[in-house]
Amino acid sequence: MLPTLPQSKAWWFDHLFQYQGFWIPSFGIRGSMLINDHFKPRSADIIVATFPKCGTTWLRALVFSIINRNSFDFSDHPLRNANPQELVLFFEGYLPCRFVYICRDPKDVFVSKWHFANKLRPKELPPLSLEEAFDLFCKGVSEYGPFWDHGLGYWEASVESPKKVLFLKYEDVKKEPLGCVRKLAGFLGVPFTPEEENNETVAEIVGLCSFESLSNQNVNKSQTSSGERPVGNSDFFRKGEVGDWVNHLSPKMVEKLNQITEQKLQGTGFNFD
Ligand SMILES: Nc1ncnc2c1ncn2[C@@H]1O[C@H](COP(=O)(O)OS(=O)(=O)O)[C@@H](OP(=O)(O)O)[C@H]1O
Repeated sequence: MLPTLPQSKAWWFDHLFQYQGFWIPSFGIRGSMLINDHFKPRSADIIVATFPKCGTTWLRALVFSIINRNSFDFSDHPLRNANPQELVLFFEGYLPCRFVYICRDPKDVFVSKWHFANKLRPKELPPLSLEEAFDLFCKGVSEYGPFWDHGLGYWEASVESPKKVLFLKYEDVKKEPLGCVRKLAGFLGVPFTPEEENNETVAEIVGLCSFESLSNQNVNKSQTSSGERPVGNSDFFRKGEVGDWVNHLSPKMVEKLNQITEQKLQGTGFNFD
């Protein structure tokens, strides 16, 4: 089927193919087909779904530590010995189970994705320039893009089915981590008990999953990858800040991205204000 699909240059894989409206690497298309044909979700399943660079690693760590909070000691926790990417599986698509989704200001997503792409690109390829990447991102052409359509799909699903889809924003989790972790636990069906509130379990989870804590675990300082991808655990931790785009984007780029975002999300109730 691949030769019949529109193709484009990828940021970090060989090619991207336009499949059901999104730009996806070939293994992602195979995965999506396998899920559609064979994956039988149970109603208790939780699926962590994100657009790349919106906070996947963070959300995986939070979901894992909330769900398993009675199984491990915070001082000797699996998150101290494994990258969060290895602890929770995730899938793309809409299935009859619960989803947690995290979105992020596209300006920060773009900057984060551009840095990541240049880490992952095969050595024989020239680095992807900021300008070229920007042009592609604005056209929606980047791994799993367009960014806006991806977010909008989950946003609409969360409005339609709030018990099935929880829509979080990276900026909100940064600003109010305790409130967001309580909301996440409630959505997952495991709200914090008064006793846990007294014991400051919420703060323990927020602390354990923070950028500072995770990026300083030895396992996450390593460059070696454990999976098929040529990516080191440390590559999932760059700055972990809101607004790093000011250091990379020109005023013109900012204006253009803001304009696209406004246009695409107009009237949907989904915004980054
Ligand atoms: N714990 C925690 N808290 C806050 N921020 C964090 C955390 N872990 C990772 N990060 C930052 O998230 C960005 C990577 O996004 P993803 O984890 O979605 O990447 S990936 O799609 O799974 O490859 C990337 O953002 P940038 O620093 O802006 O590049 C990471 O630094």
